[in-house]
Amino acid sequence: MEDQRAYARVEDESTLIKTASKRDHELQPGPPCFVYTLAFFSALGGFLFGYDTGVVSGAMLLLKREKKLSSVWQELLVSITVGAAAVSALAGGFLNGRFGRRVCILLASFIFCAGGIILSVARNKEALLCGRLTVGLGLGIASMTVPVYIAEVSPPDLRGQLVTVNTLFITGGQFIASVVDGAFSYLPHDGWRFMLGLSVVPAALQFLGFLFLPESPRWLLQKGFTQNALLVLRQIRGDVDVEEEFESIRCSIQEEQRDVAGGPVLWRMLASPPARRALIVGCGLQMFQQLAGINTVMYYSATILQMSGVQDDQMAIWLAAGTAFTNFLFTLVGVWLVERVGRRRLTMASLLGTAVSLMVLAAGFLLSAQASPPVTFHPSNPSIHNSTCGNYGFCESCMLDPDCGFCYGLNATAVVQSSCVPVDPANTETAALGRCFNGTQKASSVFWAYNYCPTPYSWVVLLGLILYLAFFAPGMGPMPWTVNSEIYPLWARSTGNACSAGVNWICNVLVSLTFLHVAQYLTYYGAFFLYAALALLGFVFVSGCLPETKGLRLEEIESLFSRRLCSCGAHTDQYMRRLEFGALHYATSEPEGRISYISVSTSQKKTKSLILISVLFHSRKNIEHNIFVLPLHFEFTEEVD
Ligand SMILES: O[C@H]1[C@H](O)[C@@H](O)[C@H](O)[C@@H](O)[C@H]1O
Repeated sequence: MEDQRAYARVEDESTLIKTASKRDHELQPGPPCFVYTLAFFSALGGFLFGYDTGVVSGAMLLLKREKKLSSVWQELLVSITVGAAAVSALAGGFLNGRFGRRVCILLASFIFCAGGIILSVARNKEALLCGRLTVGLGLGIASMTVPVYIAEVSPPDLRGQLVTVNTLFITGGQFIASVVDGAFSYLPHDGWRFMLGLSVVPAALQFLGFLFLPESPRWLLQKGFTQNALLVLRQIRGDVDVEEEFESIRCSIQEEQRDVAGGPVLWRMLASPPARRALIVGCGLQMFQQLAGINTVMYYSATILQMSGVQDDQMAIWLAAGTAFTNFLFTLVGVWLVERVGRRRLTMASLLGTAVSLMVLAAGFLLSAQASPPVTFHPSNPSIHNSTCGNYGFCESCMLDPDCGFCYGLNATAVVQSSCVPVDPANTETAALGRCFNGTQKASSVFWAYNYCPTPYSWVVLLGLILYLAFFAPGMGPMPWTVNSEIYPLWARSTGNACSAGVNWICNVLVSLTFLHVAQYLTYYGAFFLYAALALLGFVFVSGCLPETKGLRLEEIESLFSRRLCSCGAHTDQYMRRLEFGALHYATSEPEGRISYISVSTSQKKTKSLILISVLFHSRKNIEHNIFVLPLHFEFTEEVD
């Protein structure tokens, strides 16, 4: 009903476009860099996403000491944010469709501010929980709205790059968080208040910025605010003529409003094959992003680095900042590559490289497990015999038990006098008793290893970690967000992004909550081999389902998933001369001249297979994968005049 009203408004107001055109000279076209300003202020949402998910590990180190948090509370404080983000991302679809992108970004930054303030003044763990929950609510809305907003305001040739910048801000936020963690970890008290509270600064900046920035022209047009939409589009595009773009958005909205039936959007998406296909691709990408284990690898990086011989905790925190920086640096490579090699190739190469790196990581863990030092010293303390720690014969099995750690001495290069002892539950950096207990005078040649074992193969693990980030960060890190922001038709964009962002957060929480259990059952190398297998599965999925969207207008991208025909490419004639059998009905063509979608009309039904063979044969070089990707991209229609 609302759609119909909006449609009527679009029709009524179509005359306004002409009036508005006449007033061209009255408009103050925005500077050409306006779209960069929009992208920057929106991507602050990405920065907050990265900061709030990244800062918690360092803050938790201090919190568990100062507030004597049990491991249940620690886990709760970390995962409540991700859980709340999953719920609010799903709810964000409705909010986006109803109130627009700008209002949602304002709302998210307001919530971030509130969350940051609650956290920085929290007096007890309940208040901390409330603050972390609030931050999560902001995270979910921001994570699904920002990419959509950037995609909708960007010109087609910059869209991929600008949406990818949002992920650059995510990884940048994670890096800054780790630096802040490092800096404030030296404070004797309340360092966590600064760590958690500092997010108020970018959140307030974004809120203030968005008070003055415009709504997405596509949303305005969809809601029937035609003139406003045109004004905003002109403002964003600066000197560029916007008539054609405006008309194509308007056309596409009118078609959609005519075609799409009523009912809840998700239901309509599931009932419409193209939207359903886009939803599967979008959610699948987000799922495989998380199943490839990025957050486990990032979280685990400190331990991986400890395995490489870094014993000092402070040093480990700084080296973890180095890992976050590497993630950021390689995301920058993604920003550079996305408009050059395209989304599809970038994602596929990234997944393949990620799978191989995960295998290197797993091999490193496997070699380390095989070279795992034995337990040679069994202390007589009775509390060891009351715990499970006394049962283990090797470091490998000892470290897989979350209640135990490995205490050892070093003689030249060999591990000597090693024991498996209970960990202090309140502080895993020390044993609960014995030589590795912090309270006793610790000999300089005695070391405490919690969660890892001393190994000569740590370099293989380190190599795997670096390779992993180098392959994951340019492709699988940003592309799921970028692709999701562009594959849905306007009517389904908010809901599609809400669902896929929800899937991302749900899989994020699932992978992080299950990692330790998976490692206990399958060992570390088993867990990383499992992630490698999932990344390979993701590769098969992407190669079969993801069409290239580079350089196309958002309205053209819809047709990659549908049999709706978009624009006739200039290459049609040339193509038809080769085809001979039927008439090429429509084709969408990419800017560099590749035909990416074809539809052939013929009355000779018998020749369909011949046409198909001919199309495949002649277009091997010309047609980029889509014909194979979604078989329905190839269609026959009855001959038209
Ligand atoms: O795209 C981002 C990015 O790769 C981050 O590093 C990761 O922590 C997020 O989960 C992911 O969604």
